Amino acid sequence: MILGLFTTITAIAGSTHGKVFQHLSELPLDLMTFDFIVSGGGTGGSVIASRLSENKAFNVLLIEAGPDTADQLGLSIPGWGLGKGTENPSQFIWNYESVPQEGWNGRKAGIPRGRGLGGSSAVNGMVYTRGSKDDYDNWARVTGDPGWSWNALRPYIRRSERWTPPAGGRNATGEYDPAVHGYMGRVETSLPWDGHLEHDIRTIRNAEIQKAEFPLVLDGNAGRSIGVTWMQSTIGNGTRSSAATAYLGDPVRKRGNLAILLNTQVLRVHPVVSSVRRLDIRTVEVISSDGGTAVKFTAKKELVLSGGVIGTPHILLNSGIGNRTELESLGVASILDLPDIGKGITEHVAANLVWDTVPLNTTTIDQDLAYAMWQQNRTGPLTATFTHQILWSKIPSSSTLFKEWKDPSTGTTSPHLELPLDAAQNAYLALLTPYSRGSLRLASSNPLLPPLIDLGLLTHPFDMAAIKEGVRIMKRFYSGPAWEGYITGFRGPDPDVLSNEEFEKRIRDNAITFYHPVGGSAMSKRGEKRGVVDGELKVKGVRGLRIVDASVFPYVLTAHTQAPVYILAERAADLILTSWGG
Ligand SMILES: Cc1cc2nc3c(=O)[nH]c(=O)nc-3n(C[C@H](O)[C@H](O)[C@H](O)COP(=O)(O)OP(=O)(O)OC[C@H]3O[C@@H](n4cnc5c(N)ncnc54)[C@H](O)[C@@H]3O)c2cc1C
Repeated sequence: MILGLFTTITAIAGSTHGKVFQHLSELPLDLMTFDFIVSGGGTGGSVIASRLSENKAFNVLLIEAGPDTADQLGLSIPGWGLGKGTENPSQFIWNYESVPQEGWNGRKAGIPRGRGLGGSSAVNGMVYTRGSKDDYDNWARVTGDPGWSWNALRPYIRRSERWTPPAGGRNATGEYDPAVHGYMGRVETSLPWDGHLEHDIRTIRNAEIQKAEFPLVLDGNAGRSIGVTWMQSTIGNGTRSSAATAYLGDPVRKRGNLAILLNTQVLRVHPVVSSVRRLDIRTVEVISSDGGTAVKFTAKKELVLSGGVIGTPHILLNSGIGNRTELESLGVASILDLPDIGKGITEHVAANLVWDTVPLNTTTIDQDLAYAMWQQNRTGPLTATFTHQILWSKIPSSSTLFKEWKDPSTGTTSPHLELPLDAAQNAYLALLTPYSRGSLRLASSNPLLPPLIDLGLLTHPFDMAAIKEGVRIMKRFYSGPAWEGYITGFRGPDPDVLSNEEFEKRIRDNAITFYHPVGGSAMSKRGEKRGVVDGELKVKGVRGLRIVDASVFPYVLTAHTQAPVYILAERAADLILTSWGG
């Protein structure tokens, strides 16, 4: 691979837009001009490329490191996921790993990210949760831009969503609020295909008995989820709805003003003219994912980075944008000192809790029959993922915890904890509001080597204390008459039985993450030194460069993170179009 050799393209108009190019060599380099270049065809990048190319006046190039995902049966069938029915599954995943985590007794955390059109939305667990009103209202405070508040974002929430009936068309009245959904948007969402199972029925009964603490909430996506909610997924007609299928379907791919370049990795970004006082960064340096010569493309108007929480900070650091001292110590020439790049990464950490139950009547799914059902009418067990209900819980403000630490929650509508209610025998309690922060830095000056990622999991004492409090809350949930004849005991780890030391060891030895890392290019107020992008998602101190992906989140929301990326990207597309009179 010859990284030193470039072909520089300041492209001119041509007739070859409107194609999906499988390889860099297929792109007719001398025939193309792009107003916008989007780097990373994942959740955020697919939205941006799709929305910008709705305007026929703009030519758009979308560059994605991985392959197409639309034709992969395994990725389409919710019950299969990555594996069965997927060609060479590893090609669809960046299999990152953290450095040894001090708060996990030295264990490393797996950090998978989607690689391919649709990015993580094409490989994720399809849970559809938007987060709380306060999560977004706080974005507005952090950026000084009221356009990021929940109320201002409502049109973008609706624009991103297309609510559909559950697979098979069962009546789901009472399990969601029709008033809070979008019906004309892009990403299909729905409730599970089958009706209420025993655990669901007991939860509903429990909600009557323990109404004050664990009420049944009609719709967890109405801005306040605290209580038990029905699980909504990015599934339509029994099939995964990803950013690729929702935003880059056939009619979009046929647009004459959109080119999609697959299997091509962005290495760095570069200033267009190095001598101007304010950096004008609109050039990307790319290489085919199978090697070869590096090539540069320059956007006429803007370059949008959508490489995700790892990809985007990694590209910026490789480009010499980041902490100057750290970069120069690795031999990377600094072009802009932006110390917060790669800093402040947050992730949902989850503790494994085990309850004993009576032997449950579980029927083994006949996989051939299930596949036949899916093929015939897109219904049956393969249309579903893993749970029907989620418990969202708030640690009471009277808790002694908040005498020692300021409550990190964004407000009264934000829960602190989440317990997906699929299997009490092997449950995972997630802390949604961690104080711990991680970071990402370069391992070397070679842009093809993965960065060093430290998620900082369980390094802040609040997080362990909050999990301890959370376990007590969950013990209360699974107690009382609704669970008689079902739950027979709590196997722990139980903070009321174990010593502090034993409890913490059990948590640190067995914790997992929910695959929701965010941050590393956080948004903040324009003019504020802290942060990486302003409220318009423009990189500070630079012209021509924006970031649209989960790396701009200033903290992890009280939600699984794909819906927030869709919401962010829908507004970002509007901001970009407005800047250019589109
Ligand atoms: C296994 C898994 C399960 C998850 N489950 C859920 C869930 O059930 N519900 C939920 O809400 N969220 C879930 N998430 C999280 C959610 O999917 C992500 O937070 C969200 O999709 C991230 O969107 P993004 O645009 O920031 O990044 P991504 O969607 O990851 O997109 C980044 C894209 O950029 C590309 N890219 C990166 N670097 C480069 C480069 N140098 N050159 C070119 N292209 C590059 C990548 O290949 C990728 O396509 C899950 C994530 C994973 C990985």
